[in-house]
Amino acid sequence: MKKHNLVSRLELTNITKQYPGCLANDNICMTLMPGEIHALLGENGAGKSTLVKTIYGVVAPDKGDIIWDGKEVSITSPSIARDLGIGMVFQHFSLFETLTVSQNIELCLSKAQLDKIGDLAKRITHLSNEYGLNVNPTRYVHSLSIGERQRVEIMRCLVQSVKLLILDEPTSVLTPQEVAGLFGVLRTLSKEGCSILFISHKLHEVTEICHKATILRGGKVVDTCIPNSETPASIAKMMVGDLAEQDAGYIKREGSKQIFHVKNLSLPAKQPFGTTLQNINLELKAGEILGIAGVAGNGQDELMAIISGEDDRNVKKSLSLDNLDIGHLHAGERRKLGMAYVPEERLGRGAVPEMSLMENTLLTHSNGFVKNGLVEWKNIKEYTSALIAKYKVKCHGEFSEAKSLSGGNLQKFIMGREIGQNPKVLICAHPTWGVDVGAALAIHQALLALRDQGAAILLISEDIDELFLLADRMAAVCDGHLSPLVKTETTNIDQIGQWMAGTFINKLSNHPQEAKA
Ligand SMILES: Nc1ncnc2c1ncn2[C@@H]1O[C@H](COP(=O)(O)OP(=O)(O)OP(=O)(O)O)[C@@H](O)[C@H]1O
Repeated sequence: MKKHNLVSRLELTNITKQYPGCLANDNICMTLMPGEIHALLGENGAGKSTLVKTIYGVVAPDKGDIIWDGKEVSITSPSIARDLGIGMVFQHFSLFETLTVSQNIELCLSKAQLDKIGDLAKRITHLSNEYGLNVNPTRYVHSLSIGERQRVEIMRCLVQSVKLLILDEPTSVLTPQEVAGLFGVLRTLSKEGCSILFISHKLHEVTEICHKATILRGGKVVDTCIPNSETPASIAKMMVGDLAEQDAGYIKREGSKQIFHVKNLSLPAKQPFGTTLQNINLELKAGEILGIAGVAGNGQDELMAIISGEDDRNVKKSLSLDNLDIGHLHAGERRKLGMAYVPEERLGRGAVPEMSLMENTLLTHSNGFVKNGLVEWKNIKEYTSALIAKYKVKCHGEFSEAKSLSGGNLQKFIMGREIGQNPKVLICAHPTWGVDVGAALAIHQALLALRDQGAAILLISEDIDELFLLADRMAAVCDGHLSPLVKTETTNIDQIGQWMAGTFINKLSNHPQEAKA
């Protein structure tokens, strides 16, 4: 990082935000210098999102000052933040699929900004070349990969001459190759004096790229550090205190009998920009974890929806559980036979936002809690309360609405709820997405224990490190095709990264038998 001048880019003093029953930010003080890449770390519910939303003008703090380039400012809306030169890339992108890159970027610019820029497409091409972003202004967003979409979001900030770029878990959706590309862009921006504030739970990335880190716990700053003089383990300790154990080299298993089959599954996309599944074949064994890597949008959602029954098209001959065709059964009937699911989208599909945690527990427990037509609320309450304690879900109790939980805490709740049903087959997408290191360890161990009891687990994830850690066998999806399935010990990140980019597809059409396990 170059020392540009001594005036800080951003200084926060005593930022405080109280939600009903929860002090999300408690007198937070923090300084960012020009060109500094700064990580904001902390366990789930520590207050990171609340703080960045305050900086971006989405959340109004109850107390505290924001000093920007040496002057006190009041950021009461994102447009004020953008005018100051603050850009934010959220975890969920906000692009219109039916518009081009250029049209999407135009939508967030004021008339004055557009007049100043002149030819927007030319400006995008210029910036794209300058930063190696490889963004084509004429492409339609629906034709872009997730990594490309993220670069459009970054471009959207760059055309507005960003001085502080905030990124919320930017690498969770990228292939390893795309992560390397993103880090290159961030380093260039930093050299030019742009400050970067980076929320992440991937500590090895923090030690690789960040100049400084601030660690939050319970809404307070508990530590700061220079990440490249630390290790992921020492940073984890600052975040969650002593970790009893560390995730490392779990035993791989072979699995026993084949319990769940997907056979010759081809299915046209249901949504206009969805993915068509192309002759998917896989066999899942009891007592194994099968990991499927892939960049979001390559058929994972469609595969999950058809397996769970959420997509109710009849695929009778293509899905079987314990040699019983289940492709024509509805979701509830499949659950009764011993299937459980954790979808990618927590709010809306994994849990009903306005319902309490107890009600959300009842929704997926098809085999219990209802006797003679009556709901057994007392039992549900006890069960939910035990689940909250076991997975250390931070909330105000069983009656909390799902939407009031932080992302990581809701994820812990949903994982715990599904694992707790002791399913025969668990299909889960992104089991630890947005979950802090301590909770991720607990979830990993619960998944392994479930496997060791004989359950078959299909793990769909963009977190390639996690797949290598947990999966006994692995494959990747790209454009609706499934790559060959291989034992995890016989492959490596490079090969899976290439499969995620689709290098196996031509070979597959020449040699269809390679698709089989
Ligand atoms: N609108 C809200 N109403 C009530 N409580 C809220 C609201 N938004 C956040 N909270 C609470 O504030 C605390 C901090 O939440 P925040 O989302 O900032 O945490 P976080 O560090 O970003 O967590 P995660 O890593 O899980 O995303 C949490 O306990 C959360 O439940």
